[in-house]
Amino acid sequence: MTSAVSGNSDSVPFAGDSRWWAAGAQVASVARFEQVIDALRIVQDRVAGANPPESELVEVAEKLDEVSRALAVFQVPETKQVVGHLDVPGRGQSLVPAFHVDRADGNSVRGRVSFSRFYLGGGGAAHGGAIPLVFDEVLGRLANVGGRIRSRTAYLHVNYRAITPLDEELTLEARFDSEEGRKRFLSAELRKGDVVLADAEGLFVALREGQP
Ligand SMILES: CCCCCCCCCCCCCCCC(=O)SCCNC(=O)CCNC(=O)[C@H](O)C(C)(C)COP(=O)(O)OP(=O)(O)OC[C@H]1O[C@@H](n2cnc3c(N)ncnc32)[C@H](O)[C@@H]1OP(=O)(O)O
Repeated sequence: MTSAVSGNSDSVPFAGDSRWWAAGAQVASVARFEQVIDALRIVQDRVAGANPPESELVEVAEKLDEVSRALAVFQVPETKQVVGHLDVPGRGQSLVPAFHVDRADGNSVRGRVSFSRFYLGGGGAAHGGAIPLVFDEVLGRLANVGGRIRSRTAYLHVNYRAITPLDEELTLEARFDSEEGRKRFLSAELRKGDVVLADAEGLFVALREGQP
């Protein structure tokens, strides 16, 4: 039996995690797909942190090759894709650290995020590109919830105030600041306790009809 990946409930801000996606795609089992993504995230972390002997590397490469061959026959077009559309924290998208929503309405959201080994930049700090990924994800979603016409990021300005440690629970708070015609201005902070690690300000432009 298959089930819908997510409903079309854009008006429910951050419900579950990503229900405002009008996916329409079906998935055999949301729980099983989530299990696959969780395992993939762990593989990403283990590969990033590993330095095994050659014999082990040969075996690991063969196993990974086996997994990719198993999935090759099930490739689908974007309209039927599951990754990015799952109604679970992180949307099943292993590129972006999962954002766990604690509180949300149409104009603000607060939640938790953690950068695992996969997101290491250097010197124990998260990669400088991983932080905008999370800001774009959260601000992009907030810009589009509440039945608003879909928008795309026009710019995202990030200030790095202090290094972002790995494997620690951090809080992220974002808000919809203002709107001028098609332009939506949003901002956010990433914190460890009371310390601001990074903040961001983004412009999201509502798409015109037919605009990709
Ligand atoms: C389909 C929906 C997707 C999302 C729904 C579901 C998402 C599910 C999940 C996930 C969460 C992740 C969400 C991430 C969201 C992305 O990351 S989207 C991907 C990254 N962004 C892009 O690829 C955007 C590429 N750029 C573009 O497509 C176009 O440049 C834009 C942004 C749509 C704007 O173009 P346009 O519609 O032709 O607008 P344009 O008339 O040039 O400008 C309108 C106004 O904005 C101003 N403006 C435009 N760009 C700028 C700028 N860079 N600086 C200053 N002002 C600007 C203009 O000056 C103008 O101002 P006014 O004259 O009206 O005062």
